[in-house]
Amino acid sequence: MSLIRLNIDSFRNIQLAQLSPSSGINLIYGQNGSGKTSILEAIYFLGMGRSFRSHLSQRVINNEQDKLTLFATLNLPRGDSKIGLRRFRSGETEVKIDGEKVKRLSTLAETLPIQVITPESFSLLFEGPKSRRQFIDWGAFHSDPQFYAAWVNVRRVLKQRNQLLRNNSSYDQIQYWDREFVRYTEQVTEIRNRYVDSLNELLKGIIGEFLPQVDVKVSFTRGWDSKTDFAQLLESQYPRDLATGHTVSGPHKADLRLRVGSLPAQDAMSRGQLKLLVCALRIAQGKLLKQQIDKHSIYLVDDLPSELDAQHRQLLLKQLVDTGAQVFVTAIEPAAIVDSLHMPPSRMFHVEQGRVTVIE
Ligand SMILES: Nc1ncnc2c1ncn2[C@@H]1O[C@H](COP(=O)(O)OP(=O)(O)OP(=O)(O)O)[C@@H](O)[C@H]1O
Repeated sequence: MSLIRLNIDSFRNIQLAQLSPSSGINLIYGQNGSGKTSILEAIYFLGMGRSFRSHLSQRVINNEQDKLTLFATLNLPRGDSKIGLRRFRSGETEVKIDGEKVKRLSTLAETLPIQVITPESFSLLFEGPKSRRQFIDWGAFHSDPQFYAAWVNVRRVLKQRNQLLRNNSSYDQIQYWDREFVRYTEQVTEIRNRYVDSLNELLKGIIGEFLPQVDVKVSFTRGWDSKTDFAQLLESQYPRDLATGHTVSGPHKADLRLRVGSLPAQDAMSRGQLKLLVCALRIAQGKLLKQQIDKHSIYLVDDLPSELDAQHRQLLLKQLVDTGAQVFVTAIEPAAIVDSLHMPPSRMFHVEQGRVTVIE
C-alpha cells in the first residue's frame, strides 16, 4: 500500500502542494522552518485525524485560512482508493473514503496504518506508560479485528466504575460493572499479550542489527499482578479504589517494559541508541503487520540524520528499505540521506517557504 498522490491545502505554512510520491524512499529536504515536518504531519493527519505534534488540531490550519483540506489517492491491492479530510476552525471534521462519508476516525486508521519516528520519539520510552500502551494498542488494533470494540468497552466501563467510586457507591452497586469490566479486560489483555509475544520475535533480529552490544529485553505487563485473578483483585481492592476515587489497577495501567539488564532502557542507553531502539520497535511493528494481515505501513521519519552516526544512518535506511514499505524521510541536507543509501532515493522533494518542488 502506498500514497500515489497527495494534495495539501492550507496545512501549516503549506498553502497548496501536490505531490506524487514514489512507493519507495521519498526524501523531503529544505531549510529549518521550510515545511518538511508539516508534510509528514499532513500525511499523519490524513491517517489519524490528528497531529503528532500538537493536540490542538486547530493549530495546523494555515493561519490565514478557516479550514484545511487533505486529499490522497492510495494504491491498495484491491485497486486505488481516495481519502479526503477537511478540518474547519470550528472543530468540525469531514472525512470521505471513496466518496462515502465516514463517521469514525478509526476507519481512517484502519485504511492508512502509519508509523512515525520523530526526534521526539523518545517519549515512547520516557513519558510514562501511556505512549508505550498506545504503541501496543496500535499493533493490537491492526492485528486483531476484535480489539477495538473490546478496548472501547473497557474505557466505557472503567469510566462508569470510576464515577461510581467517586459517588461512594457500595461494592454491590459496582459489582455489576465489574463483571463486564473483567470480561472486556480479559479480551484486551489477551490480544495485547499475544501481540507483544509476536512482536518480540521480530524485534530480536532488528535490535541485534542496530544494537548488537546491548541486551534489550522487551516484555508486556498487564496492569496488575499476573498471578492474581482480576475479578478477585477488583473486589479486594475496592476499599483502596473507593479511597482514591478511581480504579488503581487494571488494563489502563498496562505497559511495555524495556530493560537492559536490571535497568530501564532509558537509564542504560545513549540518546542515539534510544533513537535506534524506538526505530527498531516501529520497524518491527510494520513488519509484523505485513506478516499478519499483508498490509504495509507508511513510515514517516522526521529528521532522520539527527543523533545518528553514518553507520547507523545506513543501517536504519537499510532496514526501512527492507520493509518494502513507502517511506518519507526529512533532512536539512539531502547528502545526509543520499550518502547513506546504496541507491538514490526513489523521489526527492525540495521545500522552501511552504512550496514543494519535485527534483527530477
Ligand atoms: N498554522 C500555521 N500557519 C502558517 N504557518 C505555520 C502554522 N503553523 C506553523 N507554521 C510555520 O510553518 C513553518 C514550517 O514548520 P515545519 O516544522 O514544517 O518546518 P521544518 O522544515 O520541518 O523545520 P525544521 O527543519 O526546523 O524542523 C514554520 O516556520 C512555522 O512557523
